[in-house]
Amino acid sequence: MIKQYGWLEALTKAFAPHARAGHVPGRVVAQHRDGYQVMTDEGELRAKASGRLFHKAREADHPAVGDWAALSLNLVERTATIHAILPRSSVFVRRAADSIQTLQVIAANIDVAFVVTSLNADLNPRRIERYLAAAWQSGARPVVVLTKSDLAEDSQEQADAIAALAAGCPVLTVSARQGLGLDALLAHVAPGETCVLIGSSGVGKSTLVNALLGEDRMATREIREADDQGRHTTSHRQMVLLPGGGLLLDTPGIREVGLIEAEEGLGVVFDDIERLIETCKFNDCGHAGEPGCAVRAALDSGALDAGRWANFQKLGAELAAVEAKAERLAKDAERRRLAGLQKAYRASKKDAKGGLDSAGRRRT
Ligand SMILES: Nc1nc2c(ncn2[C@@H]2O[C@H](COP(=O)(O)OP(=O)(O)OP(=O)(O)O)[C@@H](O)[C@H]2O)c(=O)[nH]1
Ligand SMILES: [Zn+2]
Repeated sequence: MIKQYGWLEALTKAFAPHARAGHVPGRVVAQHRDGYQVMTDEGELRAKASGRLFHKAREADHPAVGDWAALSLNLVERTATIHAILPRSSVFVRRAADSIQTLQVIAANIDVAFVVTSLNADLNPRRIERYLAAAWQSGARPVVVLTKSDLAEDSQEQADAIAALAAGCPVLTVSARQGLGLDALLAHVAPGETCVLIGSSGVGKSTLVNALLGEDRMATREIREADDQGRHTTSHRQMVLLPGGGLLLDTPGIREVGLIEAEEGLGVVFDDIERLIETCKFNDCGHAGEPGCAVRAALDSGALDAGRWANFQKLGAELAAVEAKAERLAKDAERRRLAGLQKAYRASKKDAKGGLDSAGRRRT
């Protein structure tokens, strides 16, 4: 059961101490106000975080949808207690409403983030970049999805333009209405991998999910709305199996995940590395052979996995590139705005010469 939900052999090692404590693994598949749903080899159970986990952990270490958890089960009541969370491969975070310093995890262990936007009128490169940065920052692989290709005159041309700013990530075009491009999209999610769809309201995410699942999820959507009033809290599927063996996570808040300040998301995923870097001898250590480099030492001793370090560097570089580009675009837009203002000013002066009296009042 848990294999189907993405359990990897690699997790077995991280789980070993929990297994010794008599706990079993499970994946958090839904979160609601008063607890969680976890998928285990015994099926789906209601779960709560242990008091210890809840009180000792930082907000960002509380269980989130997508997390792998160490559980104790009560099969008579079909409930579970979450004692610990395994290290995450990726996280989507948002700032808590009541504090700019507290980061909440809205989804964990996401492999692929589909950045969804529609090919009709308001194709907005800035918005795509914002979502792309959020995706890179999470640690997931971003894939841009341009929906409603049936409405576009030349979807390939638009896809090429987007590819130019999408920092080397794949750009797909789909039409949920015509059923085009769906298999190509599913091919990006390997069996056992988990994906999310992020993008603004109305770009066609629900319709795409329906098309991918070959069923109508309107019903679940009504339940989701009811969720906000605290009803039907267990019926909504926040994690669903896709044809082809992948998983789709669709939890409240994930769809319109915004860009929070640079690198904070990476900092949550790569907490261990960030802490290591703080112990390098030099503050501006480039970790390229400087004396007293804690990263080098950890790589040499095997305490830091080389692949994990490479991934951290790659994500940091991608994020920096997306941010630099967004900044450049913002500057361009500001320059154009100023040029426009100047033009309007010159025009108004010209107009004023003929249109105002000597006291500057408009002649009537
Ligand atoms: N022509 C065309 N219209 C589509 C397609 N996919 C979705 N739409 C329409 O776009 C509108 C918005 O679609 P939704 O799936 O509700 O958009 P959403 O992104 O899920 O929006 P939220 O639920 O608010 O996040 C609906 O009227 C859909 O019928 C498509 O492939 N082609
Ligand atoms: Zn260093």
